Amino acid sequence: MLKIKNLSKVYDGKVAYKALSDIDLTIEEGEFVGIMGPSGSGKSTLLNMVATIDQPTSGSIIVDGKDPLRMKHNELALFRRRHLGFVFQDFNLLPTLTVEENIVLPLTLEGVSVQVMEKKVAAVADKLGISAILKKRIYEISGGQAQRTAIARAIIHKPKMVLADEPTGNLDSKATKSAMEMMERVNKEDRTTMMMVTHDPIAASYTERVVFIKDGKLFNEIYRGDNRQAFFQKIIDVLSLLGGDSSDLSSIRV
Ligand SMILES: Nc1ncnc2c1ncn2[C@@H]1O[C@H](COP(=O)(O)OP(=O)(O)OP(=O)(O)O)[C@@H](O)[C@H]1O
Repeated sequence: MLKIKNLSKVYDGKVAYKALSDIDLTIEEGEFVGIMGPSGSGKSTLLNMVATIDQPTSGSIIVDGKDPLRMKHNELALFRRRHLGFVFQDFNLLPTLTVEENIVLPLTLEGVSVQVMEKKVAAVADKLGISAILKKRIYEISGGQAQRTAIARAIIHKPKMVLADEPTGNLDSKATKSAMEMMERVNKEDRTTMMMVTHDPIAASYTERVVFIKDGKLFNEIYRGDNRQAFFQKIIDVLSLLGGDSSDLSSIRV
């Protein structure tokens, strides 16, 4: 689903800064992969390039057999809208619209009929346990409900891949668990490929594989296997091996 080869990113400026160097990463269709690493290690830079929001300095990114770097502006916008779904730390929902109106936004851009939209909203809301709050406005719901709404919006058009940047960063541990269970469910039931940047080892323990980045380079990767608790422990072990500043471990909630 995703093939990254020899990817490097240099930010120009008074002093050029190499944020990523020679990254090779393949994510299979239906896989759920977490990206972790100390602050400033290049996680968001990597995600932004896969999201086609930013461009690499060298190397290639192939998403679902297509090369977004070769696309023209309009084609790229369409590609992003149809094939990718996004979940952000701050939810990026429109506060004065209802939950339902927020969820259907990607479909209104595609000109889908109201009937079809209603069916799709009902199905996705049921999956994410937010059917009862569809008519509420965003300012009337909790952070956990907001993130589940954002996940619903990210998947309503059945994207090939969901990209999540620190999706549990603003959630307490109960809401984190619930949001991650939903992400896991979408990944398993719809076989949606997922790539999630996170600092939170609890959130990361819901993925199938965690790739660690340090100083813009791949550092290590570990697989979950059957036991989430043991995976969580392994994640903590690699994080402490990785170092970084203490704030990187301060988000750990056991
Ligand atoms: N637009 C930019 N211009 C210049 N340097 C940048 C830019 N964006 C990021 N950087 C630098 O590139 C490095 C990697 O940044 P990035 O945001 O990818 O790290 P990160 O691992 O996501 O960090 P965090 O966990 O703190 O979000 C950092 O040193 C950062 O200062």
